[in-house]
Amino acid sequence: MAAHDGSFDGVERRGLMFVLSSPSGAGKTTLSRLLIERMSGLRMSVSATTRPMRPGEVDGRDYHFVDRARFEDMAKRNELLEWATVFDNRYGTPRAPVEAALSAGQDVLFDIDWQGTQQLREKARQDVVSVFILPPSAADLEKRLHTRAQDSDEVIRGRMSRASHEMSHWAEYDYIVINRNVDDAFAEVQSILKAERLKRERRTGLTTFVRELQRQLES
Ligand SMILES: Nc1nc2c(ncn2[C@@H]2O[C@H](COP(=O)(O)OP(=O)(O)O)[C@@H](O)[C@H]2O)c(=O)[nH]1
Ligand SMILES: Nc1ncnc2c1ncn2[C@@H]1O[C@H](COP(=O)(O)OP(=O)(O)O)[C@@H](O)[C@H]1O
Repeated sequence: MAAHDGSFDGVERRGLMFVLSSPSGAGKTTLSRLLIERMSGLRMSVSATTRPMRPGEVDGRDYHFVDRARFEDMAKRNELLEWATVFDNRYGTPRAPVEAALSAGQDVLFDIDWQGTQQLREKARQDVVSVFILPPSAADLEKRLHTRAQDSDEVIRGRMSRASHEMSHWAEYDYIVINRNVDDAFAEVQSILKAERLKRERRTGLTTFVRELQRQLES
């Protein structure tokens, strides 16, 4: 997955897979949108899902909304990089756009759960950077699920009762961000991405760059 990120400092590097996970309502979608808006060289991976569309969601932007038969077909044809069952629905990452983005020098942002993160890690440990977002308190989490006002009370109860189980996977992640305040949490997530882009082992063009510097110094 060699990549050149033209938006950066001109040194070639491999693209990375930047994963945000959290219990439902902790703020992944909010932080993902801000990252896509404000960071260049980053593309969102749009998942396929069998869950019903929420008010305000757009097919192809938020998710590819598909029926169960179509989803099973995609999985069987190996068109999904990973997939999992969450809240009785299937969710999966279409493989082709991720591979195209990485080979075009883009980083890819994923809003996926711990099961999907484990699968990506097994496939490409070196290229996966994972961040787990925690809410500041259970009361805040519940309030956010209600203020989002897109799910029924029953769905919200289901999401709250699964939050503790989802959170039990926090220690599998590279970074933990507590989303008290959106601006601070965004600044933290952005710093992680910026620092990870600078990691020596991703920067495949450094040897050439340093050799050229040395040549200039020695001539
Ligand atoms: N493994 C996997 N999980 C996904 C994928 N897309 C979304 N999810 C996760 O599915 C869960 C439910 O997502 P969603 O129904 O949009 O609810 P939300 O968490 O309230 O935004 C979240 O934990 C998402 O991160 C995917 O492609 N693969
Ligand atoms: N730091 C925050 N403070 C208050 N509300 C927040 C914060 N972060 C997100 N929200 C709100 O909480 C709700 C859930 O956030 P969302 O990003 O949809 O979570 P997720 O994608 O993890 O389910 C949304 O209405 C969002 O505007």
